[in-house]
Amino acid sequence: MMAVRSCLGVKFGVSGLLSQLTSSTRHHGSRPCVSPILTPQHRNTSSSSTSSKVKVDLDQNTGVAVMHMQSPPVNSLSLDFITELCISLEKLEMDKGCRGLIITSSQPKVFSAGLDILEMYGKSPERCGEFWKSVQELWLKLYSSNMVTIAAVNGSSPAGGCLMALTCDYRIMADNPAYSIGLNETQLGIVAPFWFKDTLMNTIGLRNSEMALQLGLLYKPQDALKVGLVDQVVPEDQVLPAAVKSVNKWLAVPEHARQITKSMMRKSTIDRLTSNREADIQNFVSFITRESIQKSLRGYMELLKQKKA
Ligand SMILES: CCCCCCCCCCCCC/C=C/C(=O)SCCNC(=O)CCNC(=O)[C@H](O)C(C)(C)COP(=O)(O)OP(=O)(O)OC[C@H]1O[C@@H](n2cnc3c(N)ncnc32)[C@H](O)[C@@H]1OP(=O)(O)O
Repeated sequence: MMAVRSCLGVKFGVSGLLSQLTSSTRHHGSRPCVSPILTPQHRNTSSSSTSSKVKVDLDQNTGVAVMHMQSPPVNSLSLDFITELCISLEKLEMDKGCRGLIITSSQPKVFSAGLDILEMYGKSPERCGEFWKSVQELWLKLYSSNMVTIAAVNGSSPAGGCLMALTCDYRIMADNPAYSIGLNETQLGIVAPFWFKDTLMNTIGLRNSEMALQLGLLYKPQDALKVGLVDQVVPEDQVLPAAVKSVNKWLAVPEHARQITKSMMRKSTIDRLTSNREADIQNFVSFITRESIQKSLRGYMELLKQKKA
């Protein structure tokens, strides 16, 4: 797993796509979903790949993959889980037959509980650094993806879970008031780094982000819809069908034009992190290993346990 982790790199970055486009007028990046050689009756119509925490079903007729997060109990983003997600994303990004991706959860009631708190508590600075690099990697892969990406948010999605959804092109959430979504970092006594903040601001604007981040707000689905944190709220059993409908709508747009537009919209946000990755890792490590922050995290974990009892 370590070797694979160190091999991970952002192959399909926005800057790469833009520089290709400025140096040529050909349709680079265009990814037709039907092979010119194989007729439909000769093609496999779907393929499935499963690692221990990520299951991907790719429909080769439509070019749409559904990625199911299945890391019990709550899809918290540990280093191992993030590594599996990055490997799956990289495979899909390189697969010319995949043009759209729906991300959802196989765990009941939770999309993702965000970063695994145990990865940030009582760990060595080296391990914290490795963990944070993987978080950066996952964000970069998702935010710079050439695929149409849809978050099918079928449960609660705090902090890093919300960030994952925010990296997608479109978010659909289950209409269940027991679920919530938002960047609640301040409630844990920690701070959402600048690229979390940028991703939120790009979605809901400056004023809403200021309130959401300072107060660590978690929004119920209908409130998330009002503020623009999600794009659609549907009955729980309709989340996946609605995501399929949406992905097809996005895929109907000429691919080349859509990809360039996405790149233009996201490039400056991505560049800010790519040009500051090492400093961002150092900031994270020195912040998270402070005794006062460790104390806050311990208190928060105790609160989570008490809530259960
Ligand atoms: C100068 C300074 C500059 C600043 C520099 C900044 C540097 C950067 C600073 C740091 C930035 C960090 C950014 C962090 C992002 C994050 O994502 S932090 C994680 C936040 N997550 C949460 O707050 C979610 C907490 N969990 C919940 O609210 C609930 O669990 C749930 C998701 C709503 C599900 O509820 P329910 O179904 O009732 O399950 P539970 O019983 O609560 O949980 C089941 C078990 O899972 C454990 N768990 C839950 N969440 C997490 C998690 N995130 N990590 C690890 N473990 C988790 C929970 O404790 C239960 O465990 P058991 O009791 O052992 O069963």
